[in-house]
Amino acid sequence: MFHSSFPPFLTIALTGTPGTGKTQVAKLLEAEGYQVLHLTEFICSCKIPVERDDERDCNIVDMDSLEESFFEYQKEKRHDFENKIQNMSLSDDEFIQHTKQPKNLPVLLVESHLAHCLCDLAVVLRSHPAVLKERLDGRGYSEKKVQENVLSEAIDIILCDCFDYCRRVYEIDNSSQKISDTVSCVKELIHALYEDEFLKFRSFVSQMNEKNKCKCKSKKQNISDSNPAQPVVSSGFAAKSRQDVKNISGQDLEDIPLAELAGTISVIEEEGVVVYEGDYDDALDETHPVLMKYIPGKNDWSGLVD
Ligand SMILES: Nc1ncnc2c1ncn2[C@@H]1O[C@H](COP(=O)(O)OP(=O)(O)OP(=O)(O)O)[C@@H](O)[C@H]1O
Repeated sequence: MFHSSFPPFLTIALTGTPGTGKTQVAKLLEAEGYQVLHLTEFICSCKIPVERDDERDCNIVDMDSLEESFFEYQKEKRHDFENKIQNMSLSDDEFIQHTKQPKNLPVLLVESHLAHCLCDLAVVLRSHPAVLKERLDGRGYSEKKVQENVLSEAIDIILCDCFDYCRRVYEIDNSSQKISDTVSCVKELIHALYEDEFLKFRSFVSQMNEKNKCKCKSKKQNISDSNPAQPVVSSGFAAKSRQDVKNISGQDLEDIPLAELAGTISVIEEEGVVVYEGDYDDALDETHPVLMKYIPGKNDWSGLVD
């Protein structure tokens, strides 16, 4: 299924070793109006198959089944968002301003130590092993379970996993922070990240428009020069469908597949994940995942674009 969607809707993993604070932080963000998915609750409500591992005192989730349900959910959320903004006519600056309100931020924050397997952006909460041990001891876990988690935190298991799944990875060390500080950090980070992805996407869309002007012209030779084909995505974020293209260009482009209309670049929903395909001059390509230690107010976001 082809799906040109602009502005972007992001899913960001809030991940980390058990005890690093994902649930508490996510709940506080949710109370402020951010969109949060608690994956453990989702697994129960969707009846995702889970096997019990008694020896390790944990549950093993059927990841294929989880992915399928999650991608459906993600798709619904994205469509809700698209419906909401469909009739808004905002400039880029006005749109960014609009997203400053937590409920308007087009981000779904997915909270779980498995979340990074489902998202391509990740915020990893980190805690010093000694701090983590204290928190987990307080939960009444067995010594073996506490040790396993503390060791996993000490050797960066989740962080390393994030590099396998995500294109951008951010760490927040909350060992000596108050929980309210961690919440502020995550907020600052996800807004900045959204803005950065938006601008990146905007430049990608401009490139796409340039290419589409040529592509549409050569495809529809019967379109007269006095009424040339218009860009698929106009300034602002008007065109999301073939009908939109028709409205903008006044041309009936019904016989051109949307994938081709989108020109040499297609934004494809593939198993729920948005992927960017085609000859787009590496506009959205990042060859290596980016890891940043997040320092509130100190990060230079311009460095993230290249
Ligand atoms: N700066 C902080 N950030 C986050 N949590 C903190 C912080 N300081 C103390 N905590 C406490 O650490 C505990 C973390 O527990 P929480 O259930 O949120 O972790 P979790 O990562 O969601 O674990 P699990 O994966 O087992 O659900 C909470 O009791 C929280 O109040």
